[in-house]
Amino acid sequence: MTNLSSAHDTIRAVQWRGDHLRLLDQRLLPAEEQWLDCRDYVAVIHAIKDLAVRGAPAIGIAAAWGVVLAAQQSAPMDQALAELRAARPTAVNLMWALDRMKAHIAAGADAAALEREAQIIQDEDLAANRHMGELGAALILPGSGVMTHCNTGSLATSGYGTALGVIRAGVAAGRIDHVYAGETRPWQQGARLTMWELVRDGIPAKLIADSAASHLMKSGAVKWVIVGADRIAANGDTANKIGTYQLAIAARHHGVKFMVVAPSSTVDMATVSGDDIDIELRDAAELLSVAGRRTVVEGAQAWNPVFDVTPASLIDAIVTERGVIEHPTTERMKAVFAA
Ligand SMILES: CSC[C@H]1O[C@H](OP(=O)(O)O)[C@H](O)[C@@H]1O
Repeated sequence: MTNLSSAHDTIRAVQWRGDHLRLLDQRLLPAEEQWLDCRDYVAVIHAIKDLAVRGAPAIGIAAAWGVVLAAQQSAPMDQALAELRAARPTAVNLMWALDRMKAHIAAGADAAALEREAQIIQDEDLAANRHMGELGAALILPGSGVMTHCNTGSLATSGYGTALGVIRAGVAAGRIDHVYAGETRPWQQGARLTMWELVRDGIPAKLIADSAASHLMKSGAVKWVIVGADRIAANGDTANKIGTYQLAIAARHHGVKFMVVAPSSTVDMATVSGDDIDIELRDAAELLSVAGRRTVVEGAQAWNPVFDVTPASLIDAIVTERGVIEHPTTERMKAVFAA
């Protein structure tokens, strides 16, 4: 029996405390639930860079609070905005949130006004997740099995989640009866974070190896692959956690539908296609070890892109809080997100 009632029952990983930002340190989950207190904007930058806080919406929200800390402490604002913006390159939510805060600064907002704006950004994200949950769940036929990739839940957002929000809503509505979560090498967001969220909610779920995904789809056990996004280009091409693209290829081959769930803060109409999205390359050490223990021979090298781009042609639906874009094209994206 699930024990999920509403977004208020899910985790709040990003908590503003008036003069500091409290973050649930996602590097330590599920073994430890430790909180990180960021007392200036530089600490927020480190938390984003080091994935103490991660997930496209969550890093945008954290950066917005970083701007509030900079304003409260009279830090040089142009420098703070530029350094926060450079923390990670792929998730456009970071730039979106900072541009929104910058516009308020240009309009003369003081620290108190910026604090109110950051709170609005965080509250809007939660409302969007709840609405997207309903819109996405409505696409899923009762009795369906689904699979998801990475972590797109409360840990990656203001609460409830994007793709995981659709899964929460689908389970609550009796439309989803089983969830498979991909472990999501190398950082294991699926194994460490999504399974933690699903078990806490009492949602029946099984972890699978990333390499088991095509075999699972071939079995007929899943009707949808449901994922999040870090940046959706104007033609619907979608950047998401590495491994998403091959899930989309396998899903199309096996007749499994592919759903992307993301708030409008993830849509970047200024980027024409996925070819123009900057894919973050992270330290090879993240691939050469597991849980901090090296697993590869000394001297070995690695290539560690942490996102990839799924072409719009492989996506059956993009679910946003402004509506569902089926079989996304530039024309259909513009109908919802006129530039
Ligand atoms: C709703 S989170 C969106 C997105 O962010 C994650 O990336 P990371 O864990 O590296 O911040 C992953 O790509 C999720 O799908």
